[in-house]
Amino acid sequence: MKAKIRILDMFSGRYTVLINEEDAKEAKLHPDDLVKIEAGKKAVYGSVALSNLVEKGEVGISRDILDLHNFSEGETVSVIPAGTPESVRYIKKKMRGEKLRKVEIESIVRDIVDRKLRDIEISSFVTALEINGLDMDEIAALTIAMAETGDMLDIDRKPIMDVHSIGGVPGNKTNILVVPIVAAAGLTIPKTSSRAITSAAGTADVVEVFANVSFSLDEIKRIVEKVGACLVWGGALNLAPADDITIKAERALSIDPTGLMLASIMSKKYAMGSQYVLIDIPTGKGVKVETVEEARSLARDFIELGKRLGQYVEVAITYGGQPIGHTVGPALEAREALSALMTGRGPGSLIEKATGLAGILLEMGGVAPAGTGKKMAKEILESGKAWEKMKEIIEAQGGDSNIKPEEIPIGDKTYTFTAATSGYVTAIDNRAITAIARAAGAPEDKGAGIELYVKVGEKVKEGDPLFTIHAEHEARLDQAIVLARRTEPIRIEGMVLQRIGNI
Ligand SMILES: O=P(O)(O)OC[C@H]1O[C@H](OP(=O)(O)O)[C@H](O)[C@@H]1O
Ligand SMILES: Nc1ncnc2[nH]cnc12
Repeated sequence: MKAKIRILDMFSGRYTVLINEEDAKEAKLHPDDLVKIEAGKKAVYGSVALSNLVEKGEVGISRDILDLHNFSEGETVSVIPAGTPESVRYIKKKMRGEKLRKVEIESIVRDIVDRKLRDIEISSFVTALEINGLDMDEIAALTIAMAETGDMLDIDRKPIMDVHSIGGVPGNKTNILVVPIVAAAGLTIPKTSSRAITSAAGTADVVEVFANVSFSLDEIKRIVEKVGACLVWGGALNLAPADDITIKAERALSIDPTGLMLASIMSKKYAMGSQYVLIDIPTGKGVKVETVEEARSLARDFIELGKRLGQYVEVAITYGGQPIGHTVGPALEAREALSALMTGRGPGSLIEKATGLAGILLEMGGVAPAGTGKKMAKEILESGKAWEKMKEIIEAQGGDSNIKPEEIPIGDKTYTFTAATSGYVTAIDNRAITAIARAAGAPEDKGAGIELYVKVGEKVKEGDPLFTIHAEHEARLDQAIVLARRTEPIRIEGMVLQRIGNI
């Protein structure tokens, strides 16, 4: 059918196409049918919704469709029923646990990017990957298809360094320190991050507290050519765009299937032109990888995938058995990261991890002799050079480089949990900490999160504060308190853990 475009002041996140009920009846269109909207060379796909908010002969499109193609108000378009895409068959094949061929993977990725696959089909794909996994041939095909369906960045500098954490550990603001340390040593490091996937704050959510993170490729090129680094959100770019679409489904389900994680991380690195990549695999109870054996096997996969893409990859298996530093949630983490950069001091776990990772990159990039990288990274941090570089990055990304970390607003609705008995902190439950911070509103509410006063191994007395929940809204705080009471996120025990009598 032919219709005139009406642009709706609505952002559905689902590419909604509103059709007048009478028109829909004549054209045999039903709610949620996939349709193609075409005008000349422009074509987009969207899901039908029926409404008399649009007149007969009109087709309403949500504003998110305009991000793909610039249709104008009143423009005449064809609305064509699109049927079920071929790639749905391949998703079902993976659901049955069968291996996918390269062309089948390419077809799925193409249809994700073209929005021919809707959220429900994309979630099914992600779930099928979580259950049945991918082998290395499939992962390599997925990575290349994801990169090649988007743009590529071409920065005229060498070497291009990069770092990426597989995430999962709460409070992981580490790369906000790593990037300026490495750039202060003269290396180029254009870092893209995702927003939170399973955690309460992805690196992009944290950086967004004090600088812009959404830039075009040209802007990133200018920033990196000027200051040697950036800390931006990968999702704002058309770099491996399927990655950001699948991340949406992963976030909703709070899962990060290993094969997809490898492909989505490495496709972005490939598209950014990164030549030397350091992957951080936090390992421990309650994170994505629980044992060192699993971490080693994943490390081999990253290195093998890097080889297939022509990249030199190293992996750091890091301690992820409890949160990094003392804060969880975007604004609280921004305070902690900036203050560590500013003073050169901070929680041991954060400083150790950041200088350890930065040190490896300094050695990989050839600016520190083997075995001296960490020491050099520490000197750069403690001398204030990393903070000077960070100020340049903040300024280049439109933030205020005179920022005072302690003035960053945090949620003012608070509740502090105290120790019910004296003893030692024997465990901090990563999953519970993340769930509580998310219940409090993180990452969407930037000020929401958790401030931790104790770490594993520390001695506490009855009544000592253990952690404070911050929220921006009372209702969110209440939800987080209920969850915290149910989950016991910090375990305190005496030195005698159990007494067992005659059995
Ligand atoms: O912890 P969750 O949310 O699962 O993982 C997502 C986080 O992990 C990675 O961190 P980085 O950008 O390498 O610092 C991603 O970019 C993102 O910030
Ligand atoms: N699936 C993913 N995509 C991008 N970055 C990630 N970091 C951790 N998991 C990721």
